[in-house]
Amino acid sequence: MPAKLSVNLNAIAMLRNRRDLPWPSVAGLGRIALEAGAHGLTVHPRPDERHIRFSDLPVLRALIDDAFHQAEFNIEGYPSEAFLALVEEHQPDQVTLVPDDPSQATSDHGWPFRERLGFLKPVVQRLKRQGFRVSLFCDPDAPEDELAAARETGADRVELYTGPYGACFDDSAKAAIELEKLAETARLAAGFGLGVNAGHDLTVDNLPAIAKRIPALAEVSIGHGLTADALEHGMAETVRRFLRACKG
Ligand SMILES: CC(=O)[C@@H](O)[C@H](O)COP(=O)(O)O
Ligand SMILES: NCC(=O)COP(=O)(O)O
Repeated sequence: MPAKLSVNLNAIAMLRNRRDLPWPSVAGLGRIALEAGAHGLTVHPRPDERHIRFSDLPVLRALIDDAFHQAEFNIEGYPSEAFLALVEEHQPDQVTLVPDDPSQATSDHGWPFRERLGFLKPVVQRLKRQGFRVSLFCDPDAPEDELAAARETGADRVELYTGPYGACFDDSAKAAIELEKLAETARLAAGFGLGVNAGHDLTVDNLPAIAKRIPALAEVSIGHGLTADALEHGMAETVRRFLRACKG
């Protein structure tokens, strides 16, 4: 089965936040994406609300609950107490824990699982007790013992950080090397019984190769590249383009 497509709405929110006006509408674009066949919506609310605002979360949860029951809501972020409270209030289907410092411009690395096991394990257990699927952001070249530690947290999945792969958009030889790292990490993760998601700087051009090389990929979450594509093609057509790309 092709990887599911979760549309990350952070970049739409960033455009909206340029003015004190409600457009482009985050929920409106989310609705168009779901109507066009996207399998879910992703948000990464940061503590300064520079992209997604906390007030977007109930609206997006209601959109899925009211009209798109099969779709999933994925909330990503650093598991501070404030983030965990947001998650518990807005009941996503999946929580993706990311080791971002609040001052980071965007996510740029996965968890050091072994080093942070003592921190992650109780957080994962707290989330799992409430029925959320938990995914952990993972370096593209995480070695076996790191994935063993990811498994020890009790998480269901890892999300492979595909930034270095995405950065090779103009160098196919380097992209092939990055893709092999991702494929090996996915293989190790699967060996520990972890599901595998992927995200960061994926595009309609680089998605087919990763979908083909890692057929077990469960989900991709895509925001920046997908939003850029939607400016050209419109959100509905962009979602159809990315769904085709997910087939490899
Ligand atoms: C974990 C990850 O890679 C995404 O959540 C990414 O960080 C998107 O967030 P921004 O759109 O805020 O960069
Ligand atoms: N989890 C990755 C994500 O949601 C989207 O990241 P990007 O496509 O905006 O780089």
